[in-house]
Amino acid sequence: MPPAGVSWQTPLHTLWHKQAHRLKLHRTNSTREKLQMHHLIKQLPRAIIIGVRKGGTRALLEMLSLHPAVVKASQEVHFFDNDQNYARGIDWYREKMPFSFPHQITIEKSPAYFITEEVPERIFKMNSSIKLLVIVREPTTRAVSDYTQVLEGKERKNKTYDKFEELVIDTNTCEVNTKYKAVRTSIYTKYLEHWLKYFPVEQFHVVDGDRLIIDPLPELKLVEHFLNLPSKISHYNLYFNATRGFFCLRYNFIFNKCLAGSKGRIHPDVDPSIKEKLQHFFYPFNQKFYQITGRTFNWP
Ligand SMILES: Nc1ncnc2c1ncn2[C@@H]1O[C@H](COP(=O)(O)OS(=O)(=O)O)[C@@H](OP(=O)(O)O)[C@H]1O
Repeated sequence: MPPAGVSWQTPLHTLWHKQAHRLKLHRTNSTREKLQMHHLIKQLPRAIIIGVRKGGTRALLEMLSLHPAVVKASQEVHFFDNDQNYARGIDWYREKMPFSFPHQITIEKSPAYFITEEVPERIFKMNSSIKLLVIVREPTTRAVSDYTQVLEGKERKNKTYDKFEELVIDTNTCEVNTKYKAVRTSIYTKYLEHWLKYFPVEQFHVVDGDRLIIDPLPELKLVEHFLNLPSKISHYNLYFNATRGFFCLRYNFIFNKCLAGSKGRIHPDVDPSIKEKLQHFFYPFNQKFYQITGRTFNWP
């Protein structure tokens, strides 16, 4: 019989992580040697989910890691966007990666990469042929999601925070406030154009974050294809959890996992006229984004 918590369907690499963790062997050099003997190594990512914040980056990473050839960095590493981390060097970054077999692809996600100016050049210096995943949502919804996260943080600290409507509109001009970060981050084309100074458009794959919420499998199939992976993630790996209101993950017939409660917050109601104003504002940027990426969305 397999040990408790483990089934025969558990991928081999998961078993190795569990075993190494249980024995705390990962702390010793000899473990590294042992793992290397079994061809387990730490590899730099061959694909990165570079953003966008609140686009569904966590769900995408977790869902992709259902694939037997994908291994994920569990935490956001913030190597390329954080000067202090970047100064620690590439070996520090590699060390943050999980053990994997040579044929597997390591993926990490740090949504701040997409909007941080220095990041494209730094990633290019590491690997100019890396694959880049960008998951986007309808820009106004993403901005509200971004706001909701900050609002929750303020409320936790018993602090007050302006209403969304007050932040997105410049009180002097009555126009959309482009200084507000939640607005700026949703101007996807602005950031993408900067990335395109370093990488050809073929190295990016745009994921529809709104569709990943309601019907994830077709989006995951597109990503598998982009990563040149055989199609392995199936509807057996995903099930809709009515209580949670989202798709959750099924690793095998024993392990099920939904994302943390911080994913899928209830958004505050937004004044429809403000919503419309924002949608009108984002419209030309969206058109440009569709034109560049070749992926069109039905955003208003
Ligand atoms: N399966 C599943 N379960 C839970 N949540 C899901 C799922 N798929 C996508 N999402 C959406 O992911 C949104 C959070 O996006 P990110 O993970 O990119 O957020 S973050 O930038 O890392 O904070 C989060 O946004 P909000 O709903 O606004 O909270 C979710 O709607």
